[in-house]
Amino acid sequence: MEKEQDKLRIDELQSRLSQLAKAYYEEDQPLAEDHEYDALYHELVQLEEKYPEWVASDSITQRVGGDVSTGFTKITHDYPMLSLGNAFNLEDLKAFEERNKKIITGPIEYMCELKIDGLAISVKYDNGKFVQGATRGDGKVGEDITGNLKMVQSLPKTLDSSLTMEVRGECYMPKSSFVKLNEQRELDGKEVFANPRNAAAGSLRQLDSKVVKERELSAFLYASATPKELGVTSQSAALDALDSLGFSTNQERKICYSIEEVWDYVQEFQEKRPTLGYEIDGIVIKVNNFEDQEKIGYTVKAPKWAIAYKFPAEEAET
Ligand SMILES: NC(=O)c1cc2c(N)ncc(C(N)=O)c2s1
Repeated sequence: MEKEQDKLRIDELQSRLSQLAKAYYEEDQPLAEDHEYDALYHELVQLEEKYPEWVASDSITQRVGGDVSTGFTKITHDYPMLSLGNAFNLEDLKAFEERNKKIITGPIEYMCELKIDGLAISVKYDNGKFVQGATRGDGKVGEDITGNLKMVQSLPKTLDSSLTMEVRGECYMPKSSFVKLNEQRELDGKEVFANPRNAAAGSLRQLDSKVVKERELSAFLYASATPKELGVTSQSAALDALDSLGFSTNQERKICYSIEEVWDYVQEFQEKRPTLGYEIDGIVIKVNNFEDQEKIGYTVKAPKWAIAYKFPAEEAET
């Protein structure tokens, strides 16, 4: 009896995994989260080990790179791509300032930048040439999406200098491209994407970079993984240096000299959000001076000298 049940389960897993893989690769519309796919895949591998005589030659476990979530080779970041602590109100921002004031004597400059609702990326240049692009992944290990990021027009293929460096930023789909893409998907009878972030994620997961080219993705860069290369001593100067190297940085940034000024900037962009050509989900506030950043330091997961103010979830459009 158990054998029959296992046989049925193997057939069920086979067809479900094939359906998920097809939706993921051919229709670029993931029907399940990677972890769900991986769990089903793992269950099938175990059942096939129990009944090797039932391993179908076209089983998804027999395909090269059969595991959907690893269509790309893995890249270990030279420097971890950290996350950010969150703030949800002025009180949280004041607490952030109080923690900084315990360490930094004298005035503190805050670099305020729009928090782009896209995917974090790392881009490496060797002697001024674009050589590698990767996703954040889990912060330590990402996926090599070099071919896809080369299709992002706003990422320069060569720099105006022979610098060897790694820059980080956010890849996103402009609102206008998102509307156009979903209109086309409707016409093609395909599922539409829920939001520009999902559309950007689905596009960067494409194994065929020609598809990425059509998706009109863009990017804002906001840091060098090795700021020493830029020869600057603050975040604001780093962004200006990235500008002069030909990178696209977000021009709405502002240096603020108090948390009250930061709060005004937060309110300003909560108002302006619908008028922007791209989605944002908050504001990133960083202590501007690099020496101050080093004094304040890091937790295991995130810098203590930065915080992400998250906008309240937008009311559903009535
Ligand atoms: N996770 C992170 O560290 C960041 C995430 C983001 C984001 N989504 N948009 C903009 C910035 C920025 N300008 O620093 C950062 S930093």
